[in-house]
Parts: sequence; structure tokens; C-alpha cells
Amino acid sequence: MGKIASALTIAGTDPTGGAGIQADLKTFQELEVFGMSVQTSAVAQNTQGVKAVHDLPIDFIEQQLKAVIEDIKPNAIKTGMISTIEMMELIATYVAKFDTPYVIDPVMVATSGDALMDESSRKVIRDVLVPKATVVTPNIPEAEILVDFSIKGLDAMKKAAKVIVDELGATAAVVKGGHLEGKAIDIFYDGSFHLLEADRFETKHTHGTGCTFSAAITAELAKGKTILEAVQLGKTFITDAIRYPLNIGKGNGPTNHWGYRLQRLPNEGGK
Ligand SMILES: Nc1ncnc2c1ncn2[C@@H]1O[C@H](COP(=O)(O)OP(=O)(O)OP(=O)(O)O)[C@@H](O)[C@H]1O
Ligand SMILES: Cc1ncc(CO)c(N)n1
Repeated sequence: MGKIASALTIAGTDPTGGAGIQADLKTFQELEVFGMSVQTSAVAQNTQGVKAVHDLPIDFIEQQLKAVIEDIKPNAIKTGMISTIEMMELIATYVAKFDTPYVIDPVMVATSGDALMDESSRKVIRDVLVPKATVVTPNIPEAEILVDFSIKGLDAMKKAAKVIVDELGATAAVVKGGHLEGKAIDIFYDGSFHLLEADRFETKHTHGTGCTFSAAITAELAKGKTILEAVQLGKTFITDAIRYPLNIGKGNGPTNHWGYRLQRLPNEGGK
């Protein structure tokens, strides 16, 4: 086997495995990238909601970051849940040290509607981390907070993606239309616009879709794909993960990380 690409996620946890670090590592594994993780917060949550959040001490988060950087240099990194301003500032210094493609999933609330970030931190992610990002992947409510205007349809999504790149300083943005109706359309912008379009599946099993999508983009960047290729491959991965629901959990169940493989089998949807 040749040298394997590696990716690092810096995020919170989901003990039921559908979101956060657990979803990211499953996605990395499925896309044949060696996965590593630094934990920011331990979250007691399941498919029905968030029960409690325990932020890890800042020095301990730094010790984890040091442990990785002193040993294995990731080929790409992503951040998910970062709940406090001091965590954002610490992570910003390490993003500079890692000096590798960086994907931000600006996680603010869980699918269940529970808050995963202090309200006061929301603007800080925009000022401290977004300028360092290769790609930022907000859903519509997150994009509204980053750009400070309301987003009702594709035109406003385009405007928001352009602000995130041209004014806030990210290299590229994907504003996700998962919360709209009709086709599942996301807007990609890196100086030019591309539409990422997929069928919408009628399912309540969408816990962790944002984590899985951004982790797939990170894995593809780690393997050396261009930003646009990585985002397009990430969209295929998340679409197939939603296409084949696992039907587990009493609430909004997890996506299916084997969906991508299933879609390519002769007796499933595949070739
Ligand atoms: N029902 C669906 N059918 C097909 N694609 C979907 C569906 N729901 C979301 N998507 C797609 O999944 C990806 C993730 O988008 P979404 O808006 O759900 O993220 P999110 O809200 O950040 O997720 P999370 O639930 O993790 O907070 C996007 O590409 C979106 O278009
Ligand atoms: C830890 C964590 N990160 C992100 C999300 C968003 O889906 C979640 N529910 N939990």
C-alpha cells in the first residue's frame, strides 16, 4: 500500500455515532483516508436531542492538538463544534501551524434545534476562523448569522456565498439548501458559482448530514483533489448517505456511511 492520506477533525462528540467526531471518522474511513480527532466538547446527545454539553479544559484541547502536530501532519483538517471564544482562538493558532487545507463546518445548532455554540461565539468564528478557511459549509441559518441578512432562496444563498468569500476572506463557500424545499441544491462559490444539485429524499434521518458532508470534502482535499472536485465528490457522498437510510434511532436517525458503496453495487442503484 502506498502512503495513505490523513485527515484531522477538531469537533465535539455524539455517543450515538451519527454526528460530530464519530460521523467524521466513519466518513474518513469510508473514503480511505486515515482519520484523526481532537475533541473540543463531550456531548450527551442522541437522535432525539442534546442532553448535556461538557466543554473540555482549554489546556487539554491544546495538549491534544500538540500530540497530533508533533507526530502526524494531516493532509487536511476540519472543524465542527467549537463552543467557546477561547477554543476558537486556540484553534486559529493551530490552523496556521498545520498549514494544510481547512474546512469549517460552522456548527451552531444540532438538527434537533439544540444550541451547540455560545451565542457570543457566533460572530467570533466569522472574524477569527473564516478568513483561514479553504471551504466554509454553512446551512441557511448559519449563513444568516455569518452574513447578517436573511436568506429565503437561491439568490440570497448566492449573495451569502459571495460575501463569505469576497468580504469575509474564505477561499470558497458552500451554502447548503438542505433546509429549503424541492431539490437539494447547494451553492458553491470560489470566485465563480457552481450549483450542486441532487434529488431530495423524503426522510427524517438527517442527523449529522452537515458533519458527514464537510468530512467528505475534507477527505477528498486530503487526497489532493481541487476544492471544486472535493465539494462535488462530497455532495455525491452525502446524497448516497441520505439515499439509503439505516432506520435506526427514535428521532432523526443517522445517515448511512455505506450508502456511497451501496450505490455502486450492481444490485443496488449502481452500475
Ligand atoms: N432530504 C435530503 N435529501 C437530499 N439531500 C439532502 C437532504 N437534506 C439535506 N441534504 C443535503 O445534505 C447536505 C447537508 O445539508 P444540511 O443543510 O442538512 O446540513 P446541516 O443542516 O448543517 O446538517 P446537520 O443536520 O448536521 O446540522 C447538503 O448537501 C444538503 O443539500
Ligand atoms: C458534536 C456535534 N457536532 C455537530 C452536530 C450537528 O449535527 C451535532 N449534532 N453534534
